[in-house]
Amino acid sequence: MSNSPVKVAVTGAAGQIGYSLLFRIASGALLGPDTPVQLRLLEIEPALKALEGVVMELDDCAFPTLAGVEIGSDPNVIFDGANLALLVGARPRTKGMERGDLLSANGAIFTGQGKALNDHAADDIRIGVTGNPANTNALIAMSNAPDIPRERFSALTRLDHNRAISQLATKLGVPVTEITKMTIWGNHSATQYPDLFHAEVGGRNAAEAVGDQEWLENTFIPTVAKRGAAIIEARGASSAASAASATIDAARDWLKGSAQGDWISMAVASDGSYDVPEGLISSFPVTTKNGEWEIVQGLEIDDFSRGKIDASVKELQEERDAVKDLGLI
Ligand SMILES: NC(=O)C1=CN([C@@H]2O[C@H](COP(=O)(O)OP(=O)(O)OC[C@H]3O[C@@H](n4cnc5c(N)ncnc54)[C@H](O)[C@@H]3O)[C@@H](O)[C@H]2O)C=CC1
Ligand SMILES: O=C([O-])CC(=O)C(=O)O
Repeated sequence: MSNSPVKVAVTGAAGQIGYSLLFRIASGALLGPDTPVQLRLLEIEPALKALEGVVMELDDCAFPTLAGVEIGSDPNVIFDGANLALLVGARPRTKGMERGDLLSANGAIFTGQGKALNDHAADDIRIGVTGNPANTNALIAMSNAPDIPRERFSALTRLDHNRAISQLATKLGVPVTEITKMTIWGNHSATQYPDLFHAEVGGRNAAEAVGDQEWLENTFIPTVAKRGAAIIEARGASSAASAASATIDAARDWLKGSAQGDWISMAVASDGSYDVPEGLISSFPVTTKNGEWEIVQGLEIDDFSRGKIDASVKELQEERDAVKDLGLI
């Protein structure tokens, strides 16, 4: 391990997701066993004491890949020199709330953090937003960081992607490794569209392998789209370990590349592909290589899929208009 440490900033580090995420990053799950990591952890002032406890636990793990931890409440300090920023810190929703309800509560966090990233992060910064409403928070951060190329921002729909793979694998009684080319389109919300028409199971079209449009429409799509709410209902708190795991999957694939012959779902700034208005942070099928992503082109979109994608994109436009009205972008 001779390389210099990669600086990974994590916000909301004393929260539920942070408690799972930090230990996995520190153990090498994100960048591998040969890359040392320096963690730079941002929290609000009242949570710094709890965060000190988490750092004590990180120390106690004696992870060979952990090359240091810095904590603080000033994003200008914590984002200094960061190569990767995972923006998790935001209030989670509770029973009965939709993600849109979080717009005003959480949106303001991302203006300040966008500016701080703009002014202090390393030139190769990549920014992944997990905190909800993730797509629009990423849009806010991106809009407040004019010097950072737009391609460096993404929002997390990998958890939805993983949920869709798991549901499909269970339905067909196959291992998750058989499933490729899953796509989540649109918003990380109940309007998202998990698409089985381009997914494959052992190389065969997934919708055909299922052969049950009723299940696809009335069980699969709502189960995936409303899984977050189901977890809140069951656990009494929003998903955390699975969200941390998906945050790692997304960042790892972004930096290290998606698997040959497969693609992943990432919410990224639209270039107008698939008639998603330019600049909206919407989820697409993408391939990744060396920290760059590319939207998979040329997929045929039938009327059913078009309607679902349009509905989710409409919600994203409404969220964008709402944060514009709040003066956040
Ligand atoms: N995109 C996705 O797939 C998922 C997103 N989420 C979202 O992730 C976010 C975090 O969830 P949890 O860890 O469960 O919440 P949590 O409430 O346990 O932790 C959030 C932490 O963020 C901190 N925080 C608040 N404002 C901050 C700021 N300005 N700077 C830095 N830290 C700040 C809080 O002090 C708290 O420690 C929520 O918005 C939740 O809805 C959760 C699951 C999946
Ligand atoms: O549903 C929530 O509020 C948390 C979340 O984003 C998810 O689990 O997908």
